[in-house]
Amino acid sequence: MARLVVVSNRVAPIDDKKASAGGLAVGLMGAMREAGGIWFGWNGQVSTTPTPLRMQEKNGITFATLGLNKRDYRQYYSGFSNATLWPIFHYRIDLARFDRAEYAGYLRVNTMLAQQLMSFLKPEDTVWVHDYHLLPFAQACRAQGARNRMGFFLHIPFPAPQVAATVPPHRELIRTMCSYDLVGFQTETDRQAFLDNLRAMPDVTVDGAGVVHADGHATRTGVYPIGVSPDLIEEDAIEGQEHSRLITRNVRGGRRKVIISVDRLDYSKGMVERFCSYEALLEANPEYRSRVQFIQIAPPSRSDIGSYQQIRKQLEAEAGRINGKFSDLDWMPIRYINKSYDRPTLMGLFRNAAVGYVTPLRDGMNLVAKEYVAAQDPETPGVLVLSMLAGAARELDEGALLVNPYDRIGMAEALQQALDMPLRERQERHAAMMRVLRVNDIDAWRNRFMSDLRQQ
Ligand SMILES: O=P(O)(O)OC[C@H]1O[C@H](O[C@H]2O[C@H](CO)[C@@H](O)[C@H](O)[C@H]2O)[C@H](O)[C@@H](O)[C@@H]1O
Ligand SMILES: O=c1ccn([C@@H]2O[C@H](COP(=O)(O)OP(=O)(O)O)[C@@H](O)[C@H]2O)c(=O)[nH]1
Repeated sequence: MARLVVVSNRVAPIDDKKASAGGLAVGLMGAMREAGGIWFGWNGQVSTTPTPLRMQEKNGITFATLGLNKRDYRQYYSGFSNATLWPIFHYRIDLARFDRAEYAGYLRVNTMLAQQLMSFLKPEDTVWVHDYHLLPFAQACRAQGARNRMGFFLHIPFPAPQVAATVPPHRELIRTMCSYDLVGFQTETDRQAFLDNLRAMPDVTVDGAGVVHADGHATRTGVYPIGVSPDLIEEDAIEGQEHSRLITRNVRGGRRKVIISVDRLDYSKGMVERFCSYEALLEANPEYRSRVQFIQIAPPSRSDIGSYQQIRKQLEAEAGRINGKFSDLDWMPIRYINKSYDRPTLMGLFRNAAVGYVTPLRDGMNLVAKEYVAAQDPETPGVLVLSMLAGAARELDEGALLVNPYDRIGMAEALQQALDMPLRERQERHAAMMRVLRVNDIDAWRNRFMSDLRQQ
């Protein structure tokens, strides 16, 4: 039987109840829990000396991980991946920088990771590579003789050609993706943007089915929105509910309704605009003051990059300003928390919250939106207020209140609608979203991608 070898920069902590604070790790852990296989990638450690590949088994998954040295971490992870590709792929050209040495480091680490993979790869293994850190990974493996079936899934948006063009080596980089047999995206918009980029290249053709032909090789493309495991989330939510109640001391139906947001501390998540929309709600509706509690959990992320340090300062200032403006002796409008929580605590918090407030400026998918819905009690569900610019909006549009994350007043109005929504409407909206979450769950995501990849 062919083994499944998953490759991603971030590998989940081996203890799957631990906080991951990143959707890729959470999603892949869910996908691999059922299927098993080998999960190869960075162990999250930065070391001064080279760390050898380490294999560890847990629950049918073999974790094959290694550390990065300081230069690789700086150039490949903090540099080209997260200070060039991440902002540009999220349409934040203003926050991007390009540095040739970092790009060289990115290519070097891809080659190094490919070498490491080749040390244990068998010819019949199927390889599934994830995300923007590894765009040229298949080409690096092919150069070292790999003939395996190789698929790639992009977790973040793919930029339109005019935006992609702001990455100086965009042509060569996007061209390297033609070494994969299948390339998958979260949404059709992302897939079309990828194909539009390739259509502009002279030595590449794209046929009517979205198959890319280059150098005698065919690369298929598809849309595979990542999902969650509704049953496991419900279990965690029930387990964590009491604990979460104690933390917030806000029982549903009690004095204060909770509005909850959970995001890595990232400028793409739209937290400043979100804080200001909450301010607009309190400004326009004094009767809500002290009757609602907004909790923003925002574990720090990629803290050595300047744009992340800036957004952190900005959020501290905004939270302080808004709290100063509206706080009373027994009420502080925003609880702004910079730490991560384990999954039962988080899912319990979701279950206790009247509103899930998820308003990224742009997001590949946003699993928090799906988790919030799956964590609700179907009898008394809360309401999801969701950015129309998150990938999740494509699937949850029937039940969520969709907002434009740049429209503060519109967001405040949606919050008000959510807080006042009658029970029957909440139940109907929740049921509509649950139907989608059950069909497009994490197993469906993995099975559809793997079956397309193996079929070729
Ligand atoms: O690994 P980090 O640098 O700490 O960042 C965490 C992850 O962030 C991004 O997650 C994306 O994947 C999610 C699941 O598909 C999706 O819901 C979300 O919209 C994306 O932003 C990133 O793409 C991952 O590589 C990171 O591991
Ligand atoms: O304290 C935290 C904060 C977040 N998460 C998880 O991290 C993931 C975030 O994924 P999402 O797709 O929303 O965004 P990303 O961070 O990947 O861009 C979700 O599964 C969250 O439940 C967590 O386990 N603990």
